[in-house]
Amino acid sequence: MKQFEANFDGLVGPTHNYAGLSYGNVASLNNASASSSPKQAAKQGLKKMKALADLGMVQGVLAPQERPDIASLRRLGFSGTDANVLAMAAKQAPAIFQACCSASSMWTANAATVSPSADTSDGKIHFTPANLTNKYHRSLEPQVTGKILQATFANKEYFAHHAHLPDNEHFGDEGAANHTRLCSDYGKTGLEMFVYGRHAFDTSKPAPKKFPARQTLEASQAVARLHGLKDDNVVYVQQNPDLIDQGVFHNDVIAVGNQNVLFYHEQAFYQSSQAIAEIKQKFVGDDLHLICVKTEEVSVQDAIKSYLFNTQIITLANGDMAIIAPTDCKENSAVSTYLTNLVAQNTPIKHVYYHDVKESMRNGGGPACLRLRVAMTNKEHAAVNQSTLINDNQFERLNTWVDNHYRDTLHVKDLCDPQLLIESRTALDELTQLLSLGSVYPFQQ
Ligand SMILES: NCCC[C@H](NC(=O)CCC(=O)O)C(=O)O
Repeated sequence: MKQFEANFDGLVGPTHNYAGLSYGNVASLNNASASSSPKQAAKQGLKKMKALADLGMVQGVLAPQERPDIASLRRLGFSGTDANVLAMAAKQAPAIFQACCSASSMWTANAATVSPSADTSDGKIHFTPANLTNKYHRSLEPQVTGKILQATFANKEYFAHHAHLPDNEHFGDEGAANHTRLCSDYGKTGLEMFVYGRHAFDTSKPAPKKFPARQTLEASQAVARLHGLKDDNVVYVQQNPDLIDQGVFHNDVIAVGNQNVLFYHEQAFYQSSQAIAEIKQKFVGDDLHLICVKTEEVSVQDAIKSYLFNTQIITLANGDMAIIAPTDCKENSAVSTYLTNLVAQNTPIKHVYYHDVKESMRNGGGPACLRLRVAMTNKEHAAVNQSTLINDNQFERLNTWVDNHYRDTLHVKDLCDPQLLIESRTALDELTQLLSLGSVYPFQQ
């Protein structure tokens, strides 16, 4: 049976802004308080989705979350009318207030970890929403993410949904951004590679010194257990702690894989040669391509600035692979030279397509952060909520929806405008109808 990989991109929400919320994520900190364009951000994202659909890929969309998050603010004691809650929180606790306004659910690589049916013990596709405990603004996502995933992948015959892991730093889980699946074919059992930043229950093990390690080994192991993965088909690799301290806050900032290709920086992993040996040993197939980028070719700083590894590697219908890269890679001379040379080498990667996702990049989110991968069969594809799949019509509808509801510019000081809350809820209410999601938001309960 034909198997392929679908990408589900996060639709950027109407409150997209730069609040400098992610300590350890250099772009987020550097752009704190810059003004943003929610409309452009959403359109850049939709354009990338449409381009992948036009390449013949199955492309889906995941709805954004309700922000400002009034329910979370009320939980913290802000009260009165919704307008009062906004005004009181913005005045008394501006940092907490800004966290409750983030459109960070757009980065759906952090929405969940997904294991395809070829790997799981019950033959279903498994989803575990990421708890994102390390950052308060992101820890507000998993409940609604779970609802959106269940409304998108509703058919219980094919899809299994787990609760997110305990909301505690010991089980800090950042989802697919730290998870890569290597396989010779999407339909064959793959090797699921979990990359973690630290051991939560063993402090004698190495860990970063400056910036936080968001993902723990114990969280990765729990997800593998929940999904019914076999030990032989799983590898746990520690991220190089020095790189976390340089700003590599997720593994997908320094490595990316697709099918039989692992594309990574030589400094990406702690005890790299051991990790690579285990990957080679456990990979099922004999055609593994390990593309290791040396520091003298691309420095870690250039990789972080350009997001060379936060690219999507996709398999086209003719079997060639293509890299979907941010335009920032073209603008960096070392990286663009590297990519031009790469497609001329003897690897499956034959094309590079550049996309402008700068609104997201300024918060540290590249093309790969914006998508959640779901490898599936034709039957599973048919069982997906079809309104969430991008075709010409759905693209047009969503683009018009953005035009109708999104602001051209937004500044952090605009976030307490009660009108923005009304605009955002009106937009999301309409979106749940466009995407046939039912009631997934607190304001709809
Ligand atoms: N996978 C990419 C995630 C980027 C995300 N940035 C943010 O949340 C920044 C938001 C802000 O600073 O306004 C993060 O760090 O988790």
